[in-house]
Amino acid sequence: MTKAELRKLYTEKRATMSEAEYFHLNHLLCEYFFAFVDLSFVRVLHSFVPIEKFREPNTWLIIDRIRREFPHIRLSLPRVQPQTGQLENIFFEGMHQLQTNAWGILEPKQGVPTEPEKIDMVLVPLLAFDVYGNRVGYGKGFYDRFLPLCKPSCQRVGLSLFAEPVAIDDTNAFDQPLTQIVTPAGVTVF
Ligand SMILES: Nc1nc2c(c(=O)[nH]1)N(C=O)[C@@H](CNc1ccc(C(=O)N[C@@H](CCC(=O)O)C(=O)O)cc1)CN2
Ligand SMILES: Nc1ncnc2c1ncn2[C@@H]1O[C@H](COP(=O)(O)OP(=O)(O)OP(=O)(O)O)[C@@H](O)[C@H]1O
Repeated sequence: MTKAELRKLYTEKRATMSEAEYFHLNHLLCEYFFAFVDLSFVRVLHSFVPIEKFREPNTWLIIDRIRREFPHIRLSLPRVQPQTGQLENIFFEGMHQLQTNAWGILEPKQGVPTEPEKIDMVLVPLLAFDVYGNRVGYGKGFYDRFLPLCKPSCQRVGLSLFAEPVAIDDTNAFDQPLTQIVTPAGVTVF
C-alpha cells in the first residue's frame, strides 16, 4: 500500500481502539521497552510527547520511569517549527515547561536547547512500519529532517501499538529508517 493509504488505514484502526485496549497495549509496550531496549549507553534520550486522543503510544509511561529509575539520563522533547519544517529540541525540566501547540501537542515553551549530536536515542512516532524499518508518519517530514542531524550511533526506536509490519510501496530517498521497533508483542532490531 502507499503511505497515504496506510496513513488512512492506521488512523482508522487507532480511532476504533477501545480505551481498555489502549491502556493494555501501552503497558505491554512499556514492559518490552524496559525489558529489551539497551539503555546502558544512553545519556540523552529524545522522546515525542503523545497525542493521546490520536491513540499514540503513551510515552509518559516511559518518560516517568526514566525519571524515577534512570536519573542520569537527560530527556529532550521536540518543538515544531512550522515555518521551516524543523524540530527544535529542548531538555525536559518538568510539566511547568510545557504548553499545547496549534496541533494539540504539548511542547516546551522555553528551556535549554539540545544539540542533536548529543542525543543517544530517539523515540520515534509512527503510524506504520515495514520489515526494513521504514516508517509512515503524518507526512510532514519532521523526523526525516531531524534524524540525519543526530550522530550515526544514535538509536532510532520506533514505538507502535500495532505489532505487524506492513508493505510500503512508496518509500523515498528522504526516509530515515529505524534501528529498532518496540510493540506490544516485543522488540525487533533492524
Ligand atoms: N506526539 C507527536 N509529536 C510530534 C510528532 C508526532 O507524530 N507525534 N511529529 C511527527 O512528525 C512532529 C509534529 N508533527 C506534525 C504533523 C502534522 C502537522 C500538521 O501540520 N497538521 C495539520 C495540517 C496543517 C497543514 O497542512 O499545514 C493537520 O493535520 O490538520 C503538524 C505537526 C513533532 N511532534
Ligand atoms: N530532508 C528533507 N528535505 C526536504 N524535504 C523533506 C526532507 N525529508 C522529508 N521531506 C519531505 O517531507 C515529506 C515527508 O513525506 P513522507 O510521506 O515521506 O512522510 P512520512 O514518511 O510520513 O514521515 P514523517 O513522519 O517524517 O512526516 C515529503 O514531502 C518529503 O519530500
